[in-house]
Order: sequence, then C-alpha cells, then structure tokens
Amino acid sequence: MTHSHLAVEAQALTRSFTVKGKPDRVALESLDICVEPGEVHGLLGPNGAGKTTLCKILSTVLLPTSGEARIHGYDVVTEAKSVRPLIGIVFGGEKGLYARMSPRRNLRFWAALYGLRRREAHQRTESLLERVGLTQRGDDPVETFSRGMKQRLHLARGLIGDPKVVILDEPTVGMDPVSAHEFRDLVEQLRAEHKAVLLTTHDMAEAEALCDQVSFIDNGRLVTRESPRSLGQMLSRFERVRAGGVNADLAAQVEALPGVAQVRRPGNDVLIAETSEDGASHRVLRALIDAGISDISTDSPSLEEVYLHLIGDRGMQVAQ
Ligand SMILES: Nc1ncnc2c1ncn2[C@@H]1O[C@H](COP(=O)(O)OP(=O)(O)OP(=O)(O)O)[C@@H](O)[C@H]1O
Repeated sequence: MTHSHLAVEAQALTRSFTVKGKPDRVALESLDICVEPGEVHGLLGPNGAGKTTLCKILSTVLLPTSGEARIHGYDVVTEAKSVRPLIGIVFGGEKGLYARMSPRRNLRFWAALYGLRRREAHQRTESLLERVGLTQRGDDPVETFSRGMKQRLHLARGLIGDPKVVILDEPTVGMDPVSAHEFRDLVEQLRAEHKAVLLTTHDMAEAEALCDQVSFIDNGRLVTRESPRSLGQMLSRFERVRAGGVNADLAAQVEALPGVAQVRRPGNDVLIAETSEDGASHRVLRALIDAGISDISTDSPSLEEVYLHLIGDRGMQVAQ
C-alpha cells in the first residue's frame, strides 16, 4: 500500500484483448484518472470506449495489461484482497438479482457473502431498503419489480459492504425520469458521506447535474477531463449562429472565419454556423451585420453536441 489521499488512482492503465484471427483490441490505452474521497466523477464515452473495462479493472475482476490502479492506496492487482471490501459495484441492467427472492432476502444473502454477522446483516438490510425506498415491497419477489426498482435494489446491493468507493456503471439506464431523479438524490447522499463515486453515463444532463469532474473517454483514451464549471465554459465556446437572407458568397466568407467549425445551408438562403473557439461567434455576427443581414439568432448547442465535437462524428456508435 502507498500513502495516498486519493480514493481512485490509475496511471497509464492499459488493457488489450486478444481476439482470434484479428489484431489485438486495445480497450484502454494509457489512461490516467484520479478521484478524491467525496467526489462524484463521471465517465463519459461512446459504446466501446472502455468504460466498463475500467470499472472491471478497478473492481479487481479484470487484470490490466500494463499500468497501475490503486483504491485508497491499495494496488488492484497485488492487493486485490484489501481492495475488495473498499469497493461497491453497481452494473446497470438486471443481472445478478435473484428474481424469485424478495429484496430483503437478496440483501441478506449478499450481506452474508460480505461476511456480515446476522444482526449487522439485518440492520444493514433494513436501513438500505429504507434508503432506496423499497421497505414497502421488501417481501415481494424481485421479478414483480419495475426496472427502476430493480436498479435501486442493485444500488442497495452495491452498498451492503459499506464501501468507500462506489462504482456505478450506467445506473439509470432504462429508468423512468422520476426513478432517475430519486437515484440522483441517492448519489448526492453518497457524496455527503464522503464516498468516492465513479459514475458511467451516457446522459449529459446527469453528468452535468451530479458530477464534480467528468472524464471523456474515447477509444480507450482520455480525451479530456473537465469540471462541470469548465464544461459550462466549454459550452460557451460552442455557439450556433443562424441567419436568413445569406447568399453563397457571404456563406463562404463566414466559413473562412477563424474558429468557425462548420457551416450548413439547410435552405437556399439560410446559414447555420457552428463555432468552436472563444470570440468566433462575435466574428460571425459582425460579418453578417456588416453585410446588412438582420434575420439572425444565436443559441448554444447541448452538452451532447459539444461531446460529439470532442469525439468526432462517430457519436454513440459502437466502436469497431
Ligand atoms: N472480453 C473481451 N474480449 C474482446 N474484446 C473486448 C472484451 N471486453 C471488451 N472488449 C472490447 O473492448 C472495448 C471497450 O469495451 P467496454 O465494454 O469497456 O466499453 P464501454 O465504454 O463500457 O462501452 P458501453 O458503453 O457499450 O458499455 C470494446 O471495443 C470491446 O469490444
């Protein structure tokens, strides 16, 4: 163990997979990441970016090919036994729940796996059921639950060992907005308890609302790491100017301005210019006004669109 105040620390973490008859697939490439206690850290990336691979390495179920990762100073490979009690992992979806058993029995079963004594297991089960709002349904079979309820039970399961680091892989996928909102409240509580939360999500609004830091991952590499505040600043670089009455010459002139990332012509005389640099939208507006155009509006793209700028045009497609 090394002395570190960090809850999660990965350096040059790399993992490749050998696929028969194909070149090795690099799922993670020299990834650095750190998460402080009490921090909610978002992991954003398209399908196949390497997020689940990272979560699996941190939770000791997959070995890295090279590089290092530590949980509260313990190495996930050489000190896996010390790491395991410190982490709780919640994968989205429905796997891992005993459908015919009640949530109460599911939780007691996992508590026993974690080595909790009977009395402690009972107390922890009841407080977690309360916490995730399942006390009333505590004795109903899990198979009668909605998806959101199952996700909440997953979270309770992840918390049964009172972990210091909670890894949530797509926890709100498929949840209705009300359940997702309640789930977010639970994440806020974990932060207040000074737990570190690593949250994988495709949902920009969720990342923006919940996370202290957000790491964008693409093709196994860290593209950028931002705080939601700087995400906000980043958004301000990306502006969209829409104008009517613009001829081809003027459109070409706008396209050539520094910081103009893209110009589109959805209609004959309509121009939509996307900027990706501070001050660029001002230059576009100036050029349009100087040419006598008055039909002009501006707006900011969504975080999702900014994200697409960052990772290129593959968007949420599955990596090949
Ligand atoms: N066991 C495996 N064998 C071969 N390739 C794998 C294996 N596990 C993952 N990969 C590949 O590694 C890459 C990263 O996968 P990973 O599941 O970590 O991505 P992800 O970011 O979690 O994606 P998603 O958002 O779809 O869950 C992908 O190209 C995937 O096909």
